[in-house]
Amino acid sequence: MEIKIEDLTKVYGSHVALNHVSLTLNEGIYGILGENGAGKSTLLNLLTDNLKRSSGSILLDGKDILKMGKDYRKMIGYMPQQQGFYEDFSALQFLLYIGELKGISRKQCNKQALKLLKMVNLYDVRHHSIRSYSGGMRQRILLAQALLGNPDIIILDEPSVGLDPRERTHMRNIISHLGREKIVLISTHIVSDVESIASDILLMKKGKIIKNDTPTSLIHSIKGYVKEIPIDDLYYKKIKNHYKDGVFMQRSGGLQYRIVTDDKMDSQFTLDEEHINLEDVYLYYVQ
Ligand SMILES: Nc1ncnc2c1ncn2[C@@H]1O[C@H](COP(=O)(O)OP(=O)(O)OP(=O)(O)O)[C@@H](O)[C@H]1O
Repeated sequence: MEIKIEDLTKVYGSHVALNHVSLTLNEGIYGILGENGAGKSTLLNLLTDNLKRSSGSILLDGKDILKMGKDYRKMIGYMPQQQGFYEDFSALQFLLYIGELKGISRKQCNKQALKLLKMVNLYDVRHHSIRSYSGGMRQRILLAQALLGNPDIIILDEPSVGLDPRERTHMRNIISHLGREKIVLISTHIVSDVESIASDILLMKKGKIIKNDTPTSLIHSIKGYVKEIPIDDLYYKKIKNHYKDGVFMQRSGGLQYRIVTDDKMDSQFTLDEEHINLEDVYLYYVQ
């Protein structure tokens, strides 16, 4: 399976939200990282055919998705950023309702819904009304509805927004188990959401994809740029003035100032590649 995006552009009035993006997607989990307004949702909405593009094309296995129409949309499972629920529905009723909209037979849908409710850990509360659900539970139903009908292409827009760390880990574990034979796209501005599960990372900035590579290659690309400088009173002022965007880290040896820079100064504090993470990559390329 291959999605080929060619020269895709979306303009709102005079604002270019997506700027001549070309990209090929195959089976795997893609993490799309970028700041607010980078164009992540715009790209996903164009991929789900929920938004009219300004120019460019999207081909699935060589066929234009606009010409495929319903056949294409049937292959998509989409978890939107906004939650919209009928609060009086139970999780099971909600899934059966979505299944009907997706054109899945009642018997098949019931079977799939129960399986998905187990997968997202909502089986025991499947008859409770959604009104009583926490934010994390609501996100998990949204994920389950995206997976109804066993779609080949799964698009998740900020799946862990508003979740506490425990719920976030839970969501990440579920996503990591999605089939390896699918194309899975996850947009987020939280690096840890995709760090351990994505096979590829797309870094977006101002409507463009500025990097598209495996996490390992991206980490390798900033080798030598990450430093942790021990903080003592004498050094503190100098460091803060010289490096504006560092973060303080509490280590067993005391407080350190972690910076990502190709500045050659303080090279004695450079970290080995195994201590570099995707957060550093994000800071280097995006901010
Ligand atoms: N309907 C719209 N009308 C006008 N401008 C829009 C519209 N939708 C998005 N934009 C603008 O397009 C740009 C990209 O928005 P988009 O929602 O794709 O970004 P994002 O990376 O998903 O951000 P976030 O992480 O905040 O969801 C932003 O500057 C946004 O303000």
